[in-house]
Amino acid sequence: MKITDIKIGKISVPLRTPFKTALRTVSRVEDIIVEVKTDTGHVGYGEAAPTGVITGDTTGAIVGAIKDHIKKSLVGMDIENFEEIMIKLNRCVVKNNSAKAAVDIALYDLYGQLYGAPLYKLLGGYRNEIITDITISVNDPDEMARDSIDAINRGYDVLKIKVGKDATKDMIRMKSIRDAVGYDVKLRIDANQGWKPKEAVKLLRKMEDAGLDIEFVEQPVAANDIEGLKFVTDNVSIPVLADESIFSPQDALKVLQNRAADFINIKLMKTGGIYNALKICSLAEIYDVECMIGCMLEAKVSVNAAVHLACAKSIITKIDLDGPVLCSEDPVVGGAIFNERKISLPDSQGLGVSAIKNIQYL
Ligand SMILES: C[C@H](N)C(=O)N[C@H](CCC(=O)O)C(=O)O
Ligand SMILES: [Mg+2]
Repeated sequence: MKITDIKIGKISVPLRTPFKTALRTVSRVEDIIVEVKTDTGHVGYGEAAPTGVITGDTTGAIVGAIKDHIKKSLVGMDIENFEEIMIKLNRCVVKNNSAKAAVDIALYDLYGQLYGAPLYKLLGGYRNEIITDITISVNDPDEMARDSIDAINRGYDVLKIKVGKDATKDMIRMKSIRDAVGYDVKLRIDANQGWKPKEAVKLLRKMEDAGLDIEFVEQPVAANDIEGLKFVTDNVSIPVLADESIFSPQDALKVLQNRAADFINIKLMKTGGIYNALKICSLAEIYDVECMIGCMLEAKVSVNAAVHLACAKSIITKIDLDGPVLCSEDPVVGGAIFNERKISLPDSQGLGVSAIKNIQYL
C-alpha cells in the first residue's frame, strides 16, 4: 500500500452556540482535511484545527507545511514501513504539530485498513465506549448557569467550565453554576492560562473553602510557566491538569519529573498526532499519572482518532472530546457514534471514516 498523493481541503461547520474561552471566541469549526491516497485505492482521512492562539498553527501554515514539506517526504513510501514513515513525518519540518497530526491520523487510518482491524484494537483495545464531558463557555454567571442546566438536560453529568477571564467574576461564575446544578454533577474548570500563580492559589483556596467541589483545574497559569504550575499544584488541594504546558513527550517528561501537575491533557493537535501521544501515554504509565484526552474545536475526523486512542489506552481516564457535540452538523460519514455524552466505536477497519461531506478542495 504505497502513498501516491496527499489532497488538502477545508470544512466549515457551524457551532450550536459561540465557543468562548479566556483565549478566544469562535462560531464555526474551520478545519483542514487531508486525504492520503494509495496505489491500492485505500484512502486515509485526517483533520487539522488551526488554533493559532494555542498551537501557533494557522490555516495557511498548516497548508504550507503539508504541501511544501510533508507531502514531498511521504509520497512513494509504503504503509508497511510505518515506523520509517512516522520518523520522516516528524523530522521533515520542525513544529507544525497540527499539520503533522492531520497526516499522522490519516496514516494510522491506512495502517488499520492495511491490517484489516479497527485502530483502537491494534493500539490496545481496552474498551469500545467512553463518556465525554461537555464544555460551558465563559460568559456572565447567569448565562453559564443556564447553559449548565441545558447541558444536564442533554444528559451530561460532567461539565468543563471555562474560566480565567477575571478571577473575582470566576468565583461568582462557579458559585452560580454549583447553586444551579447541585452536587450530583461533576464540575471541572479550565482557566486556559488566565491567572497568575498567586492569584490562582488564592482563588482556588476560596473555591475549596466555599465547598464548590471542583474535580480539577486545567491550565491555571501561562503555558511556559512550569514553576508557576508547580506552585499552584503544591499549594491547593484541587488537582491540577496540565494542558497548554504539554505538547511533546519531552514537555510531558519535564512536568512529570518536576511533579508540576497531577494529570496531563493529551491533544492530538499538540502532540502532532497519535505516534507522539502514545509516547506520552507510556511516560504517564511509568509515573503513574492519569491522562485526559482532549480536543481543540475539531469536527469528527480528528476527534474520532482521539476516541480510538482513548479506547485503546487505560491510562486515559478523563475524556473531553466534545468537539462534535458542540457542532450543529456532522460532515463525517462513519467513525465513532456520538450519542451526546456516550461515544462508541463500531468495528470498522482503520478509523472507519468512509466519506467527508462538503470538502472545499484547495
Ligand atoms: C473543545 C474542548 N472541550 C476544549 O475546551 N478545548 C480547549 C481549547 C479549545 C480551542 O480553543 O479550540 C482546551 O481544553 O483548552
Ligand atoms: Mg484546556
